Amino acid sequence: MSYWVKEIFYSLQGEGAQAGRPAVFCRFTGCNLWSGREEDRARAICCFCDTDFRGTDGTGGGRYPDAQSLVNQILACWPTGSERPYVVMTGGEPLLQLDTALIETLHRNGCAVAVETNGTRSAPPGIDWLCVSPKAGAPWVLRQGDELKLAYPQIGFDPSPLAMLPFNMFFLQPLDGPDYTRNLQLAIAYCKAHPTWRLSIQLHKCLGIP
Ligand SMILES: C[S@@+](CC[C@H](N)C(=O)[O-])C[C@H]1O[C@@H](n2cnc3c(N)ncnc32)[C@H](O)[C@@H]1O
Ligand SMILES: Nc1nc2[nH]cc(C(=O)O)c2c(=O)[nH]1
Ligand code: SF4
Ligand SMILES: [Mg+2]
Repeated sequence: MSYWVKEIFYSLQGEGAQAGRPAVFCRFTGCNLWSGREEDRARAICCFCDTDFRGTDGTGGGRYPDAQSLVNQILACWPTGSERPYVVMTGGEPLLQLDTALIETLHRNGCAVAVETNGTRSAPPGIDWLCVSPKAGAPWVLRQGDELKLAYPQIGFDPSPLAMLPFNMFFLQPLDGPDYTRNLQLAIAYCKAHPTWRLSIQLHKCLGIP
């Protein structure tokens, strides 16, 4: 099976419980909740996306014919002779493409595998860190994992019942966009009133790194 990749880059995880951790990001092309075209945004199921995931034109992007060729490119981004490579699979929606062969190849090459997903598709076994970020109006299949990270606020998506689900950590991530200042204040207030929830600020945006 081949893999379509927008870009591969080395940065710090900016979000959630692993914020600050060096990671190689593999951003897959395509998503099932938005085409990625601005003219489709208003009628997309997920209409607040902050990411360009169309095509294969980013650094390290392309069509990789097999798992080993993609893993080689990922490994080339990690500093040699150091800590176990920490690889974040994102997109777009990574679970449209991430399969057992790719996870096994990453593990065989010594990597730990983290996934950022919208939770609409089931996940192959073996993921080391699963972050689920459900979207209002989309089917929600993956209801357990390491962290639940809700972009907040979303109309019709009250966080309180979600805190009963079997996740280890719960984050609200203020929706970036024209109302960011207000959304940040709402998220701070919600976390203070419901301490199960922690604030996830998108550290990479504050730092000006990818
Ligand atoms: C670009 S998505 C890619 C992974 C997957 N499709 C998903 O939605 O989880 C990565 C993370 O960014 C979050 N996100 C996307 N747009 C955002 C925005 N405008 N403000 C805050 N978080 C956003 C998503 O909720 C998700 O947690
Ligand atoms: N630094 C950094 N951290 C991230 N965590 C999740 C990201 C994503 O786009 O999925 C992301 C990203 O794009 N950059
Ligand atoms: S599900 Fe994720 S990648 Fe897809 S449009 Fe929404 S935030 Fe962007
Ligand atoms: Mg991002």
